[in-house]
Amino acid sequence: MTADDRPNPAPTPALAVSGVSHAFGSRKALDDVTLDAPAGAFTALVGQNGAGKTTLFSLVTRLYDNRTGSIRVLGHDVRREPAAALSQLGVVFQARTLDLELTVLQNLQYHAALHGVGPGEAKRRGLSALARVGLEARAKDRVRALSGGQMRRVEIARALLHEPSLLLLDEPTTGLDIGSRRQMIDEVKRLIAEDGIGVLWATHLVDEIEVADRVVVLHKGKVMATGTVGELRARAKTDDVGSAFMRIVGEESPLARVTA
Ligand SMILES: Nc1ncnc2c1ncn2[C@@H]1O[C@H](COP(=O)(O)OP(=O)(O)OP(=O)(O)O)[C@@H](O)[C@H]1O
Repeated sequence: MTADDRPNPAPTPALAVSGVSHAFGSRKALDDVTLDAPAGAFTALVGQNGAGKTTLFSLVTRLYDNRTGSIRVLGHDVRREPAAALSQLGVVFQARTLDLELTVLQNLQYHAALHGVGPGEAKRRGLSALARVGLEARAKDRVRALSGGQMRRVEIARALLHEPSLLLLDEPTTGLDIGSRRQMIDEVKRLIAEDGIGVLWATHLVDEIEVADRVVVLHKGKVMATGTVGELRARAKTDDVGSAFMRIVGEESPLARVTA
């Protein structure tokens, strides 16, 4: 067999989680979770409140130590090679963490400085990241003057400063109106198309998912299904996305829909 005849090896996923469990005292928040987020693609991590989404993100980012299983970012095990793994990771947490009194660019420069980037390079990277989320014109404005959606986009720009290969977003549209939600999803999908970044988007809102999206359904700490929305609808034998998730997790109440 020549090198050309060999089948292509499977590409390294942006995120690979295998056999991970986590408990808070006697409460099991994650139970033998295995999932992945392919490089250069959008994956939605869908689950009701308390499903374990934030706990999973806390393990990937090393806020908690994973004592079981393995978590790899671009092939780097977060326990054994934390620096290599975390350097490939950008995160937007559920809670907003911008300094409202600083300007947009100052927030980004401050963050870059914490990562050891010098002032000139921090400014260059900050402006470039703002351009990627369409906010370069707001660089000198105080964050306080921005809308909720714009603040979220600044947080995405901040997460992109070190050019990660995997972006984790934990319920990033919380508190945004429907228009801003849609705009943010489109923005992130554009980043995937342009930069080839892998995205794991945690949400409890079925309306944020499109038919072609790849989803992982998490429920009470367990992965219940993985596939495209179309596949999950076929499996649940219903065209209604909310009903499909309800059947897959075996619950009466469907996942929330956007009402704002
Ligand atoms: N620090 C903690 N101490 C004790 N229990 C916790 C802690 N953090 C989470 N839990 C519990 O772990 C389970 C999973 O919570 P987690 O926050 O990961 O879910 P989630 O899917 O992110 O939900 P939400 O969308 O409400 O944030 C829940 O039962 C929650 O009460």
